[in-house]
Amino acid sequence: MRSATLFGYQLALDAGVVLREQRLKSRLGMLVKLVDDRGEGWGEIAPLPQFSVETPELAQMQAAKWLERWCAGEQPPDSPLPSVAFGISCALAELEGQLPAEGCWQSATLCSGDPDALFERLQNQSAPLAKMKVGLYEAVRDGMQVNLLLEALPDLTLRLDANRSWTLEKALQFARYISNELRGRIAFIEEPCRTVAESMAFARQTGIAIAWDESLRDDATLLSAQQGVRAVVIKPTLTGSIQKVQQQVAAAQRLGLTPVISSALESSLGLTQLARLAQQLTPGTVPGLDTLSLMQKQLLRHWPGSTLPLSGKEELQCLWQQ
Ligand SMILES: O=C(O)CCC(=O)C1=CC=C[C@@H](O)[C@@H]1C(=O)O
Ligand SMILES: [Mg+2]
Repeated sequence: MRSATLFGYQLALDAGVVLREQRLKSRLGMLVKLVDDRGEGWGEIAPLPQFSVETPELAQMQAAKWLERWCAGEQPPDSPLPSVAFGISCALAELEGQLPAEGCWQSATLCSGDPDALFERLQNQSAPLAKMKVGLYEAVRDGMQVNLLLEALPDLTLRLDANRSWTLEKALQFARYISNELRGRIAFIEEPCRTVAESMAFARQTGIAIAWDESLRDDATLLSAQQGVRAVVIKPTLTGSIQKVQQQVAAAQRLGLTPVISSALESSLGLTQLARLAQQLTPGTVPGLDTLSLMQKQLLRHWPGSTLPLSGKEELQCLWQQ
């Protein structure tokens, strides 16, 4: 006998979470629970505003349709909506015992605001790796800050993310403030420029490696070996089923690119599953999952070492059940 439930959740976010131009005050998402004679499996379906193509309403409708067919004994195909396909594939993988229990709990330390706060967190790490947003303020200021941080912490490696905010000229201005000998410690900068061509020109002209994030989802043919491109950021909630993620990871590895599994601001339930997936698919690469600290609570599952309070099923609203 199969049964399934779709729950809704709402989690408050820190005041400083800005996605593209929009401030996001809370994260809305869904959790799915599948039950059969093997036990239960959970997954998270949480389209990210401004990044996901699907609306939460459409995701809910499609998820309920998929669940109805599954409860009737069918094996429905993956939903074409990435967040729905991802969440359901996680729940199925848990049911089938295919997601390892152990996760990669290490993450690139995320800094979206105050570099002094980042400095303090990194000082105590042995081989610090951080991810810093750039492009929100003046390019010159970003360049000076990155240079300063790399100088102050000689073991630090940085991942940067400009979310396509610069013209080539601005991006070059940023790079001018970074000493040549420090550039190698920038593992990559995600999406420096407004266009793919400008980003590639930036990599060629500065010797700073770049990574695709949103561009890869716009155009899958970008998954190819190109000069200056080092990594691809894979956000499963925006990509699709575990199987699709697995295919992208394998394709990137064949091309010598580093696939980095990354968060789309999931709750701790989804984040712990992403850490388990990273452990399975990209062992040896630190994932980009340090987003739990943007929330005030964990949901159902505990991220090892997090001191945020854990909320239980009382936080969930039942949206659909069979
Ligand atoms: O990649 C990481 O280390 C953390 C996740 C992260 O930076 C992002 C998640 C979701 C939306 C964006 O604001 C941002 C990104 O653009 O990569
Ligand atoms: Mg990015």
